[in-house]
Amino acid sequence: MNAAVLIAVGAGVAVVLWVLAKLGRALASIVETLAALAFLGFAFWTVLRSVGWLARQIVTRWRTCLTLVALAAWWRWWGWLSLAVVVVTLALIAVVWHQLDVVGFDRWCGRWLRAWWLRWAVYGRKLPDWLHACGLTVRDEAIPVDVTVNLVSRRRKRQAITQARQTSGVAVPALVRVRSGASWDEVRVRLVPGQKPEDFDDAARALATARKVSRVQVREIAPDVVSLDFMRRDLLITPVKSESLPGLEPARVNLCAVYAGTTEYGTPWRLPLTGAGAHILVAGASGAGKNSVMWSPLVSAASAIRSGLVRVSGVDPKGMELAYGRGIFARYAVSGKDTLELLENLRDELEHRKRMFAGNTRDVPLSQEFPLELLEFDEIGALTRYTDRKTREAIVEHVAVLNTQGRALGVSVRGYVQEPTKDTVPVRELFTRRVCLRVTSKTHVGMVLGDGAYERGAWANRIPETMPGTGYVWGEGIREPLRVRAGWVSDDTVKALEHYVTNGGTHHLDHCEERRAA
Ligand SMILES: Nc1ncnc2c1ncn2[C@@H]1O[C@H](COP(=O)(O)OP(=O)(O)OP(=O)(O)O)[C@@H](O)[C@H]1O
Repeated sequence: MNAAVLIAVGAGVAVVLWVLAKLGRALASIVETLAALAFLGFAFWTVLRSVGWLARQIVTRWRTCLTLVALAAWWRWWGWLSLAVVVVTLALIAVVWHQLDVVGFDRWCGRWLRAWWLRWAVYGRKLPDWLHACGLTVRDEAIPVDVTVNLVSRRRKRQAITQARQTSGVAVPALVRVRSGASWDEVRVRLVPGQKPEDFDDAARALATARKVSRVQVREIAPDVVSLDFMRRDLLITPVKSESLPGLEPARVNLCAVYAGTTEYGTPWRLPLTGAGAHILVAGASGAGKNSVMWSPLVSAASAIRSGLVRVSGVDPKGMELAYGRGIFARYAVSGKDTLELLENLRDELEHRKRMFAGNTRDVPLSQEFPLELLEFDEIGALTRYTDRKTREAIVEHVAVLNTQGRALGVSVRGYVQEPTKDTVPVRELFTRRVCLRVTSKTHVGMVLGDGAYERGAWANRIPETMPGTGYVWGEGIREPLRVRAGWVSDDTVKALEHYVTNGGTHHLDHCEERRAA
């Protein structure tokens, strides 16, 4: 009996072992097949991704790819020695060129090399992280987040996180183009759905901090492309020269765009003295350099003033600044009473021109008989706020009429004020173009340049006291706040200008030079 049971159990165990062996073999071949399939799939996927990456590089970085192909071809056909000799020779030429003519080198070669390098080393690598940190990415909540972080090393972990961001439903604006100028980098990015250019305006300061620069300008290039301009170097840090006085022969002056100074891009800053945008309000704290915004265009227009094509009137409540070049001003007033008289005089001229030209022309043609009447109103707040009520109201009314009707009739008003509140300058809105120099408070920026100016980069309250004449312009014809610095006009130049426009052209500077020489 026992033997029979033992035989039965033994047979059962044998069967079970046989079945297990069969199963094991079957499972092993299944696992083998799966592993082979997984390996093949992984290899195929890697090849596909590599081809995709290569195609992307060829399209987006075609210059680099072409250079690499050219270098490889050279190496292949002519050997590494000739390649090394050519590269070293080119590098030496670049160094010598840079030493001899830094401007020419930068224009023709340096800026391309710098843009290429910055794209690879800075913007291509870091911009996605900056944009993400500044809240300029869009998360699509509908796409499941699948984050895999590899903790083997910091570098690997960083790569894993970046990869996770791309695959986890966070859309990052794409880098479109990098250009580099002498002082600015222009980095264009394509917005992703859900973003608007204003989002970048709001993040401008954060972006500046991320790039470790003092200023970022956001410009709208297309509905879905913005340019982030990073200022690497401040071109306005040193005083800007005003134009020199012309010779005795009458020189042509474009009164619609006279030189006033330099923009932050290193281009000339031009202001209209007539036509659209000629009524200018310049606001700035004491010592901000308002007078250079006044004198610099006058120096540029000297020839037109001298020939009688421009007639300048001056209101000088302090009795100091304009008095220094008193002879330049055909009409001049210091007190409230004198100012009223001067403004009435200009109103009469305005009415006279209306009678003369109404129905014949839409714009008065400027001539010696009907010159451009240019009113320089220094410290406009002193007379529109701090005089007696009757005088104040009359002055405000006259300025408002000149501002609203003057453009077509050849009358332009340029006002200067320390405190740009509505109480001080009730006609503030009637000035078609405004310049905000250094002001003491952030709220003043909006008062001068309009709502949103500060947010869009007009940081006039942060202009240092060591940079008088520097400010921002925005409004009519200027899409983004533009930082400018007026040309510096010395006392000698004011005197020379006065002499030039009053005595038939004798150049006072000669006299100054003689004096200096003595
Ligand atoms: N564009 C400029 N570049 C360099 N220095 C300047 C410039 N403009 C003005 N300055 C210097 O800054 C100082 C103040 O200039 P300015 O008198 O024009 O200031 P302001 O705004 O008119 O002040 P206030 O309202 O008190 O008269 C002056 O000493 C002048 O030399």
